[in-house]
Parts: sequence; C-alpha cells; structure tokens
Amino acid sequence: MTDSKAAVCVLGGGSFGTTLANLMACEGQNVTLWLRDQDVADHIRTQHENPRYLPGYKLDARLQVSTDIEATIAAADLVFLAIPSGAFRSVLQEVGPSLAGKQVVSTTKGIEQPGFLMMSQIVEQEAPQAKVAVLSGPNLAKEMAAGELTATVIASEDEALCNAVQDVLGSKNLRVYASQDRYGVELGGALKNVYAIISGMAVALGMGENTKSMLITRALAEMTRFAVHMGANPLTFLGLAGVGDLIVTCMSPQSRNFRVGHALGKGETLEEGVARLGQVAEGVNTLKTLKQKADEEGVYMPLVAGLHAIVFEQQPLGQVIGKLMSAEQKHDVEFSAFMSCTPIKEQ
Ligand SMILES: NC(=O)C1=CN([C@@H]2O[C@H](COP(=O)(O)OP(=O)(O)OC[C@H]3O[C@@H](n4cnc5c(N)ncnc54)[C@H](OP(=O)(O)O)[C@@H]3O)[C@@H](O)[C@H]2O)C=CC1
Ligand SMILES: O=C(CO)COP(=O)(O)O
Repeated sequence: MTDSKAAVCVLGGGSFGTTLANLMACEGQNVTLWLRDQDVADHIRTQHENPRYLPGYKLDARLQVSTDIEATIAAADLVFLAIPSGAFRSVLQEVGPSLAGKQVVSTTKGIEQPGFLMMSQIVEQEAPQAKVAVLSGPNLAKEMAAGELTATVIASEDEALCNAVQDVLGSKNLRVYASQDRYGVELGGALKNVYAIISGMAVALGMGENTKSMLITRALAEMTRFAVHMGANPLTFLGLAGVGDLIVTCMSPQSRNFRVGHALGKGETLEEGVARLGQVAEGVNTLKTLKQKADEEGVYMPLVAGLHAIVFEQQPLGQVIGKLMSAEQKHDVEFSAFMSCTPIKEQ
C-alpha cells in the first residue's frame, strides 16, 4: 500500500479537473488544482466554487488552488492531467522535465494528429522519465461532483501506480478498477465520443428506442474492431472504459459530445453547436482523425464514415442513413473472431 497522504495535483481547471481534484480533497487527500485563469483560481479559493465550469457545485474548502504550474508539480508525487487534447502537448512541452520521476495519469479523451497518438504516448515523449497511466470510464463530471455513484479504470503497466491511484481516488462513491491495457482503455475513451455525437443526433431526430440500442451496440462492435486492429485487448471493450463509457456518453444529455450531435440533428451547424457548448467536445476532432486512420488501415467503420460524410462532406442525412441501412449484413457478435486474433501488439 502507498501512503494515502501522497501529495497530488491536477493540471487543468475545467469541469473534469475540478471534479477530480475536489473528490480527492473531500477524502482528505493533500491535493492542489492548477489552472491558468487567476480570476477562477481566486474564486475557487474564496468562494469554493468554479464559476466557469461547475457553477452551483460547492467545492471542499480543503482543495488547494494554484496558477503556478512548476511549483504545483514540484510539490506533488502524483500528477493528474485534465487538459483538452488540443492543448495537451504544449502544456507537456512546458513542464516535461519537471515530471521526471513523477507518477502521471492522463484523463484526457482525445487523439493527437498527426501520428494518431494517445495522450499517454505524448507524456512518454515529452516526459520520458515519468511513470504513466490513464484513467477512463463512465465519468460525467457533474454527476461525480454531485456525489453520484460510479466507477472508473486506472490503466498502466506499472502496478504500483495503479495501486497509488486506487488509494487516493477510490471512495464510497467511486470504485477504481485496474487494467494493464493502457492503450485499449485510452482508445475506448477517445472513440466513444464519436458515437455520442451520432446518438445525440438520433435523439434530436426523434428516432426510436430500438434504433438507439442498435446504434450503441453496433458502435461497440465498430470501435472494438478498430481497437483490436490497432493492438488493444477486445475484452477491455466489455469493461467500464469500453461499453461502460459508451453507454453513458451515448445516453446522457450531460455529455458535451451528445449535445453537439443533438444540435446537428436540430439543424444547427457544427460551428454553432460547438460555440454554444462553450466546453470541449473531443469527438469532433477525433472523428476526423479516426476516419483518416480507418481509411489508411482499411478498417470497416460505417458509422464513423457516415457521420464524417454528414459533418464534413455535406452529404444529406437521409442519404447516409439509407446507405447505412442497405450495407451488407454481416455478423452480429465479432468477439469470438477477436479472441482468436494475434496477441496485443507492442504500442
Ligand atoms: N467533463 C467530463 O465529464 C469529462 C472529461 N474528460 C476529459 O477531460 C479532458 C478535459 O475536459 P474538461 O475538463 O471536461 O474540459 P472543459 O472544457 O470543462 O475545460 C477545459 C479546461 O482546460 C483548460 N485549458 C485549455 N487549454 C489550456 C492550456 N493551453 N493550458 C492550460 N489549461 C488549458 C481550460 O482553461 P481556460 O478556461 O483557461 O481556457 C479549462 O480549464 C477532455 O479530454 C475530456 O474528454 C474525461 C472524463 C469526463
Ligand atoms: O467522457 C465523459 C464521460 O465519461 C464525458 O463526455 P463528454 O466529454 O461528452 O461530456
């Protein structure tokens, strides 16, 4: 067991970073939240609320806040990263050397292009002396901030790091399960955002419950097919970071990706939907990145291709749906085929 009072920091003061840091503060952990906005930091320190990203949620008075990233990292043993993928590398480039020897956990659900890199792979590049893990699961920030029960997955080849995260983050409201499939867990968190956009669109169009169930189930088959091709363990997609996160993000209007899809379904442009959200919806960039990679790798992903055609190729919705419904009818469950495929690739 690790020291439960290990110093922890969370980099990124958006909805998820604030929520994670607050959950740990509520458990009496020594935790500091770093964010770049001085006004928001002052508000959290004095009013115990993040007015920009979690208005109306009372934060624990023991939560420490800083705008000094170097001092925050220097004082921490365990560093959580909750920076959107578009800014992830630039922040890592700034602080990479300071992360040497630290335990670093990425919570960011996006993919960097070019290179099709997961965020933990960026950590490996920019902070090669750090120990790396990823955290992912059905974790809508606002529900967690409200104390709703859920679970998440900490994935790393480093068992001590998984144990450390279970110690500091696990609580009566949050179960933290371990996995060794870092790549699969991270890929699951990024891919499901694309299908949440499709689900939001289906809801806006008034589609039936059967339709939504079909979409989620075929989404799971499609994302697993891609992930296995890329070297992930198919069983990971039966867990919290796979089907668990897919279900919540495809079903909840709290999901920002779902909301972007809903706006599209109501006839708004992508730009309008994203602007009204005012928060990050990682699925938009992931859609572009994933479509390109699936084409390069020759992986069959009709839902991804269909959404891409609607959003970026101006194809009429009705035409795309017609094409999807008249595609070749293949196998339902592909997991048996996945199980007999070659072992997980070195990533
Ligand atoms: N919210 C959720 O329910 C969950 C989110 N995640 C993932 O966590 C990641 C972060 O998302 P989330 O917190 O929700 O995003 P939000 O949109 O709520 O907040 C984004 C945060 O990132 C900060 N930021 C943006 N660019 C930079 C930068 N260059 N340097 C420092 N800080 C920066 C913003 O600061 P500023 O306000 O100053 O611009 C803001 O604090 C995403 O990848 C998301 O997929 C994972 C699980 C759940
Ligand atoms: O990843 C999430 C829930 O697990 C949050 O999803 P959104 O980014 O779509 O809000």
